[in-house]
Amino acid sequence: MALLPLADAFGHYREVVQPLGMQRVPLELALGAVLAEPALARIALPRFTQSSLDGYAIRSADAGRPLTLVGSTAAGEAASASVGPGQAVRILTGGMLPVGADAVARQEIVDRAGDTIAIRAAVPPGEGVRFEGEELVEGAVIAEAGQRVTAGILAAMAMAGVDAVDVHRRPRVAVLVTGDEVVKVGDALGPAKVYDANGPLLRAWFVENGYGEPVVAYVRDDEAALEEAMSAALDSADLVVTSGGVSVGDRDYVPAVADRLGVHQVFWKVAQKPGKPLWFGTREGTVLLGMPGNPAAVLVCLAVHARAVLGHLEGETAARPAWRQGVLDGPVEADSERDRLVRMRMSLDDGTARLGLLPRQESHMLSNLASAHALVWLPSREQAFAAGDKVRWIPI
Ligand SMILES: Nc1nc2c(c(=O)[nH]1)N[C@H]1C(S)=C(S)[C@@H](COP(=O)(O)OP(=O)(O)OC[C@H]3O[C@@H](n4cnc5c(N)ncnc54)[C@H](O)[C@@H]3O)O[C@H]1N2
Ligand code: MOO
Repeated sequence: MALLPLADAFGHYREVVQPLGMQRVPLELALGAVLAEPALARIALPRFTQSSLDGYAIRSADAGRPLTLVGSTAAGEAASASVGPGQAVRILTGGMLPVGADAVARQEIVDRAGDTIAIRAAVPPGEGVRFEGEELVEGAVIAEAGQRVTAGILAAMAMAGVDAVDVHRRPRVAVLVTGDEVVKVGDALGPAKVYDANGPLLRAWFVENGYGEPVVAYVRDDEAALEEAMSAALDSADLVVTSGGVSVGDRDYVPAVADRLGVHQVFWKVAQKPGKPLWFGTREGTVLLGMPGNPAAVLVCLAVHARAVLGHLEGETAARPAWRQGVLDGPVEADSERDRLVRMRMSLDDGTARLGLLPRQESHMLSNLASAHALVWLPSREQAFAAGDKVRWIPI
């Protein structure tokens, strides 16, 4: 069967994966979710005209003459005194600007003796003042539908009085780790067995990316057992990820079982290295990604494919993964049939991301990850890549 070009996979995800429904959540539960409706400011910001400095609220035209202090105000206090000609009010940062004042003289340019102050420099109108509504008017858009809520966006919404938002429901994720040879680390490792990398990798990746704990199950290389586990996973999750059993071996049951359970295959086998046997299909909105067993293939399928699928499941506007541009710092072999996804070191050189090849790239190897910053996409071609070639990469 012909391999699907990697670039074509993204088009399939865009076409087939539908965003999950909308739900209104209190602001504190919105972190990491994607907005389904724009978030609008409920109040103007600043809400009232205020001082940006510790100093003295004055009439700017009065700056050249001695002024009499007639009161004081601080953040959180309603301004009591007003400022008339020849008068000033002591004011602290964030304090409401008193009626009559149009500027604040910072205290570093002020000499004070008792209730009299002298200002040593000119103070133009508006100096030291944050005006009501200068940042946002009431109803202004703080974040658009399709944006993922970060800590900063969440805080910006809180500042503008947004206490609940409409977001796409977070995907429920189920993971099936297949393979008779797989043993959990810490358990006795019999002959011909391997410690499980994919269970920890898949679990940690979803947690690290804000999806919470996936449901993880371990399945023997047994068709009936896989059918039972996959059926339960499909019934309870929005995204089901399997590892192993998806190639052409005698015990590679994932494609047949998925088909039997009514999952519609969209593609199987992508022209990528690692991760070639990747299988993708859907059943009534639930996505199944059948990832190969080799751990580096799982890593690549998560960073590239699960990332893209999740972006669509959550209604994210920005294309995922978000490829960046960089430059190779040395020659790298190309693959004539498959795009390579290569773990590399990244350093910034005068603003340019320079990408350096790491050893131990095979699909059964993960031990270079402690030195890796980037996953670099090298399209399939005959001739090797050279130092200075421009490439796309994502952080890993
Ligand atoms: N005749 C062919 N053989 C293979 C092909 C092919 O096209 N023709 N493709 C190769 C490629 S590429 C890959 S990738 C693998 C993928 O095979 P499967 O998805 O069926 O995966 P398994 O055979 O179950 O396992 C592959 C490999 O990974 C180890 N593994 C599995 N699970 C774990 C785990 N949880 N933790 C650590 N390691 C795991 C497993 O022991 C195998 O060594 O197929 C090639 N073969
Ligand atoms: O596609 Mo496999 O993951 O290269 O070894």
